[in-house]
Amino acid sequence: MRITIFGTGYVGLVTGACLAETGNHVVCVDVDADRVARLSHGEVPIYEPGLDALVAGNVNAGRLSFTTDAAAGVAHGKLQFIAVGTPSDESGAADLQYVRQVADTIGRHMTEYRLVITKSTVPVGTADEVRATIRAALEARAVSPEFDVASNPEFLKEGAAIEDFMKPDRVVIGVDNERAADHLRALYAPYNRSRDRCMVMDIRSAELTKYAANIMLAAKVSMMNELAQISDRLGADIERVRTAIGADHRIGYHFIYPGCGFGGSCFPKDVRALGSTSRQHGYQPALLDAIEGVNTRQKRVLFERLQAHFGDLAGRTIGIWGLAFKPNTDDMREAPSRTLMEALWAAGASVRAFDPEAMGEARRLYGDRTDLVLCDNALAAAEGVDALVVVTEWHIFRSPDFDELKTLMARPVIVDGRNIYEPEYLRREGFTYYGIGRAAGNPSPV
Ligand SMILES: NC(=O)C1=CN([C@@H]2O[C@H](COP(=O)(O)OP(=O)(O)OC[C@H]3O[C@@H](n4cnc5c(N)ncnc54)[C@H](O)[C@@H]3O)[C@@H](O)[C@H]2O)C=CC1
Ligand SMILES: O=C(O)[C@H]1O[C@H](OP(=O)(O)OP(=O)(O)OC[C@H]2O[C@@H](n3ccc(=O)[nH]c3=O)[C@H](O)[C@@H]2O)[C@H](O)[C@@H](O)[C@@H]1O
Repeated sequence: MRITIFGTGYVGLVTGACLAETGNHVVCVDVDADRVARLSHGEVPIYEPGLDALVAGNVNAGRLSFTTDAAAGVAHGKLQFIAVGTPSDESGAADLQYVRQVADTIGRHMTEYRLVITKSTVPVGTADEVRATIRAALEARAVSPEFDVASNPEFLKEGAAIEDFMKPDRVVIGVDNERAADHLRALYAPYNRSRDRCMVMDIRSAELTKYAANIMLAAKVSMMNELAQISDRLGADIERVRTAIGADHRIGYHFIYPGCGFGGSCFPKDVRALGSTSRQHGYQPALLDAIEGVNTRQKRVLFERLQAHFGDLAGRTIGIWGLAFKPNTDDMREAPSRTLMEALWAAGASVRAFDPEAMGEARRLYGDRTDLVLCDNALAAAEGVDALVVVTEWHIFRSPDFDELKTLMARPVIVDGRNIYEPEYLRREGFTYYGIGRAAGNPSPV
């Protein structure tokens, strides 16, 4: 099939490369000329395992190309995907300006049938707006080619995006007629060989399904973080609690890892956006507000732990392992590391930091700060520090040489924001250890 994708971010690029891999001819359109130039030379501007090879292979095979020429993009694909960003606006609602721009562009250039598919995460009712925007642009040109609008939200996770796209748990297809459903069923057939994963439904339900999935997952994480806070105050170990409750199949082991708060480009903004939609429709979303409130507080837990340990943090140097919002990505959007570093700087402390993939992004965000040293490796980030904080649970941080670490650090204090170490072991090795919700393993719970 001929496919056009607007937006070459995490979702647009992965979608484009994966669709090209199954034989489709894909043109990706972006307004960012620099990004398009880099991609056209086979340079992938984000870190996503396996994506470089997938993009390069399909570009070389002539099935995947990149352009800033929106008109050429509209001319190319019978299927037109919208995969642009939908960030929070200042009220917390999803900012739909980029989605509207693309809809208008399609309306201004289309000359024959197009199926316009929203893959971006958008509030319920956005498909109606996309349809109205296209129709207005067509009317302005006094032409009336047929078109359909569909919702096909994306559920991939950064760090496992290709696997998630190629072997989806489900493919949600929101349509209002059979023609649109048939196109999308055919497009996804190669990813459905073992069983039919397509769930065809009305457009509004599809749009809401995306938010519902992210909110359920964010709620699980916030629930565990709240239990961790309570565990700390009661002298229990949340890790024992986690493994025990996860054994109940109704709860399960996924997404019940307590930590230093969820980040990323989606959970925080989607919780806010559904809250905003609810309020616009006269419903006070108490639980959504609580998920956000718990997370905001949790993102300060590492700083508060350091403050409780040291009192005044002015003049202290803190080592940080992990800057990305989770492992296997270079994405620092709403990352807990940022909350921690900004609080430390405000308190007069300085930071030495290392992340296996996010150093470039950290340099872009904070490169001009004199109270941040971006280190070449994990041990360098521990040199001379008053405490070492694990913010992101990258594999390489799991089994360091603790003897060497103790020699390098000015003080043997470890704050484990992801509970990757055994408190008892570290204590025996001479460290002061703090985890999340692990008061049973903490020498001086706060
Ligand atoms: N990042 C993720 O893991 C996931 C994101 N989503 C959703 O997918 C959407 C996109 O997210 P990301 O890929 O992370 O965004 P992103 O911010 O990484 O990329 C968006 C891209 O769209 C481009 N763009 C903006 N206006 C444009 C226009 N008029 N024409 C063409 N390109 C334009 C930007 O230049 C940028 O390259 C969002 O709604 C997000 O909530 C859904 C599932 C997973
Ligand atoms: O809409 C989106 O963009 C995507 O959002 C999440 O994917 P992602 O943000 O890439 O990352 P997750 O693996 O879900 O992690 C989100 C955050 O929750 C935290 N988390 C996750 C799981 C857990 O048990 N504990 C925990 O603290 C992670 O550290 C991270 O900060 C969803 O998992 C995807 O299905 C969805 O498509």
